[in-house]
Amino acid sequence: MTSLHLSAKQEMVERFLDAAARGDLTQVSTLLSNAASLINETGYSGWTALMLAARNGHYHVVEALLSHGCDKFSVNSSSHTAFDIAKFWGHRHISDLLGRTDNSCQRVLPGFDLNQHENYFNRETLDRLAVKRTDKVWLEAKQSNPDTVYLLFSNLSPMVNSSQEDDNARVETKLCRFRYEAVKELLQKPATVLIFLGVEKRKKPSSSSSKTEEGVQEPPAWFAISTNEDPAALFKLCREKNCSFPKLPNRDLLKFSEEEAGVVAQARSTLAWHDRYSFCPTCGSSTKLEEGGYKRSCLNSDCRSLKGVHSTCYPQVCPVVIMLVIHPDGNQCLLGRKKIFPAGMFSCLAGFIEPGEAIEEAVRREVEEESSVKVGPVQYVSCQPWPMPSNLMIGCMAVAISTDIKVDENEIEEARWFPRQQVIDSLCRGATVFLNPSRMADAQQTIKDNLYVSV
Ligand SMILES: NC(=O)C1=CN([C@@H]2O[C@H](COP(=O)(O)OP(=O)(O)OC[C@H]3O[C@@H](n4cnc5c(N)ncnc54)[C@H](OP(=O)(O)O)[C@@H]3O)[C@@H](O)[C@H]2O)C=CC1
Ligand SMILES: [Mg+2]
Ligand SMILES: [Mg+2]
Ligand SMILES: [Mg+2]
Ligand SMILES: [Zn+2]
Repeated sequence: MTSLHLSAKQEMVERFLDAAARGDLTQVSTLLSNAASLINETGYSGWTALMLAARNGHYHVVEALLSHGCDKFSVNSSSHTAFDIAKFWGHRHISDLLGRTDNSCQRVLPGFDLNQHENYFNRETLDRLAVKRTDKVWLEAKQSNPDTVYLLFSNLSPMVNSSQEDDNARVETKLCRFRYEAVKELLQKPATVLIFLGVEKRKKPSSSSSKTEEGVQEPPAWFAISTNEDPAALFKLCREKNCSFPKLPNRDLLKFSEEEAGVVAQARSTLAWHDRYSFCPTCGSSTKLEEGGYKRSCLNSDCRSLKGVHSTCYPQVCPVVIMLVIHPDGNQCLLGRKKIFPAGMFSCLAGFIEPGEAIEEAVRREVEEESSVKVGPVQYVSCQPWPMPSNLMIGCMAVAISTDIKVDENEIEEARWFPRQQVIDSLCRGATVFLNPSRMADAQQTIKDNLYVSV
């Protein structure tokens, strides 16, 4: 191809990207009918036409590009998809469109809502690569690899760097990341617990990725270290200032970016399990750490925990139901407040699932126990890992079949039926009728999904 050809093509790509960014549907369609190959072309920083249209809120252009078969999963140089971009810029109608699952899946599961709900703590930025947990040689090589990222935990808190982000005094919390050289002495200490978290999910390998013997580039691996060393000594390992180990998990763990929150959830819950299960729960003997930190086996060879299904050897997760109960009139929902909630805060009712209990039954039992309200149909909505220390919050919607409220005062201070509009005003328009649960909690997502969207 001559340089003239190249520049003509480049000019066409630029016109196409510009039309998508401006929302000029006619020009986008004309250019595509002349040159279909434009569809996935990229411009500055790897942005496609779909990303530009998503960024600027041009729904019809996004729709047209999708109907022409563009690649909605491609990422720009910051590893963001068009979906991420639409979500970040608050174009919810576009992120819903981009998040919609293909029709072929809808044909297999007709009648199902296949949209993935993304909650805080849900985003998996690492590929856990469980298959490598038993490969000791590979794990050891990764540990000393200069690209490998280490996170430091003390008392189940990650070391973070907090900076004042803007004039509104919004504090942004970032995980402190360490390299092997900084932590190699810590790794030798007997009390150190090391967990392999996975490798970075990356479609396009970067120049920083290490090469295997065959020359294939591998993305960096991530590990979490739990240590009981003096925090003051640990801060010296970090090049950044303003480092700390936050003390209030329910508040401080909700200040990360969505990318980092998912990693924190994985690491903290696994470390919390090590912290609480240092000895064998069956016979009390010492245990040994295996499989990249995902298994603790009893050292007593006669122990029952080593026979049959030895589930105590693996990290435990506690399932919790959290439910938005709708009044039979369809226009009110049941919210309650615990004594420990800040003044004025109401939330969905929640409770631990008991052994041998189905999700629907747990919803009915917990609602009746806490409020005396009887519940009929129950539907699963979405879930959220909640690493305080290792719950899985299972968000449901339920329809009440009785309405009189009598609270169990041991668990709930007050419960009330709230009109739909009052909840919507509070959640979405900043009205100060009552406080809501944290915007990061599944409770808020469940309320929003089921009240706001269906108005
Ligand atoms: N809107 C909400 O309410 C939200 C709740 N959560 C989380 O959901 C979880 C459950 O909600 P909650 O209302 O407290 O649950 P429950 O309504 O089941 O009540 C909890 C009480 O039951 C006992 N209990 C029974 N089984 C367990 C178990 N497996 N683990 C721990 N305690 C158990 C404990 O009593 P005792 O302590 O006396 O032993 C505990 O205080 C909590 O961890 C909470 O942090 C998260 C986000 C929002
Ligand atoms: Mg409860
Ligand atoms: Mg309860
Ligand atoms: Mg309970
Ligand atoms: Zn044992």
